[in-house]
Amino acid sequence: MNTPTSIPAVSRFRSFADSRAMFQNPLQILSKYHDTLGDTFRFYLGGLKEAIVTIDPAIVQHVLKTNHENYEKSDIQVKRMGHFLGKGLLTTHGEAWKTQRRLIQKGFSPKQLDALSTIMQDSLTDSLRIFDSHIQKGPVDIYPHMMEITFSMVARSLFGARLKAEDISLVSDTICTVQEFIVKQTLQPYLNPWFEVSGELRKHEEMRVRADAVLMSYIKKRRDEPPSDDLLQTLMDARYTDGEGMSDELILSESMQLLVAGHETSSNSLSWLLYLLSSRPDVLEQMRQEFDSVLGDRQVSHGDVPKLEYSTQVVQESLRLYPPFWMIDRIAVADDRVGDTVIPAGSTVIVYVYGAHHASAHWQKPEEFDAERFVKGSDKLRTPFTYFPFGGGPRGCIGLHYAMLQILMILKELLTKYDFEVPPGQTIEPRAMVILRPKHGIRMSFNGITEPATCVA
Ligand code: HEM
Repeated sequence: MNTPTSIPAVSRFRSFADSRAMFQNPLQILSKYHDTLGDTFRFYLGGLKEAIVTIDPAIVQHVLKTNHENYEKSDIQVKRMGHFLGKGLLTTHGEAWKTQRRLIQKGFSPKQLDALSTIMQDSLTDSLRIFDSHIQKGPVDIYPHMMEITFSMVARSLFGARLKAEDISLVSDTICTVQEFIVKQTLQPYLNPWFEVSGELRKHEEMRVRADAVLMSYIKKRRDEPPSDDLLQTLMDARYTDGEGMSDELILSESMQLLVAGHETSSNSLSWLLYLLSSRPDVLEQMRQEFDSVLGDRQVSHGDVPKLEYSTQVVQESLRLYPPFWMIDRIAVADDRVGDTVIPAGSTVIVYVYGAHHASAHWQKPEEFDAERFVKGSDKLRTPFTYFPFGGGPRGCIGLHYAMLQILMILKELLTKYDFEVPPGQTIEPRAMVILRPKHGIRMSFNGITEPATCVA
């Protein structure tokens, strides 16, 4: 074994001096540190808590995959989210997580995704009716619209086609408000005692209780109804090795966690995709041709995804430029070593996804949009763990195939129904919170595509 090298560090003073800028724009600060210190460096979060940041593919692979058992999810996911979301895939470790993951994975099998395609498409048709009425009035910020479309889709995939629109709104509003509160609790921990005495914490807990009650009523009702094709059924039918099923409470918290994980990621991807496409008529045209030749008037179903090769490349390239999870954080349980890099127990390790996706060592002209990077077979030529929008290793995204189906399904409808453009005079830039969002939204105008008139002889 080589002698360990120390990881280059940003001083505590510099980290503290940069902490405000880091809160405003972590991508800019982390990329600046990367340019001067290299692929792996240490800095102090808020000038206080030491963290190791890395885009080194060997270390990323080690942390997320090879020795993943030594790296647990961070406090924000386990403690803060666990407080509101209970126990589930996002908030557990070890054997409990492994068992749940095995059971829930069945809900994302190819057969199940085929069955879900119909529910997803019906939900999309309903959402597009609302979207259409908004875009008639002029340019819209696409971000909240993509949120509405993806949230309804995931909610109906979970609870079935009969989930009422007003219940979807209540649960969606609750999740958004609670998520914002969790971010506040995490970024301004000194305010937590105030949140308790001022009643802020209780207000959010009560919202959650109301949303729980709504979803629980669907779970209880389903116990007396015939089986369905949705994810709720998968959760209800799942059996542990002793033959027991999940309790209603566990089904509820797993459903909530799938809703949280499954809507904001896809809605962000779609917002960035539409933005990128608005300045690339050539790419747009090629996608439209592919949708037309593969599907004609048909809608996208799971079996079509492998045939939509070019459109998939476009989605992959957009996820490279704007990965919704711009970083993945972990805590090292025991002392560890990767090559000659030593990672002491208790270290926070930040896998800097955005940095890896924009590294000039791995991507030519990394800031340019170029879907050809993902041409079929290119993954074999790439160094592993230089591209990982869905994470990697056993805790990688369980909803990857669902997400690709969802995004392509929505794109097909939007691209074949509308022409769209970004009116000038906007500043469009990412804001890295938990998810990489458009900081000021993205206003776009949509015009219905009129079918070419057919000549009736
Ligand atoms: C473009 C869309 C999506 C992206 C980019 C994405 C990305 C990710 C990433 C990077 C992780 C790993 C996080 C970590 O290691 O800490 C993850 C985990 C997860 N994702 Fe996704 N995701 C997407 C869509 C979805 C959808 C649609 C669902 C469900 C319907 C979903 C459910 C989950 C769950 C439950 C986990 C936790 C898995 C576990 O810990 O075992 N995701 N996702």
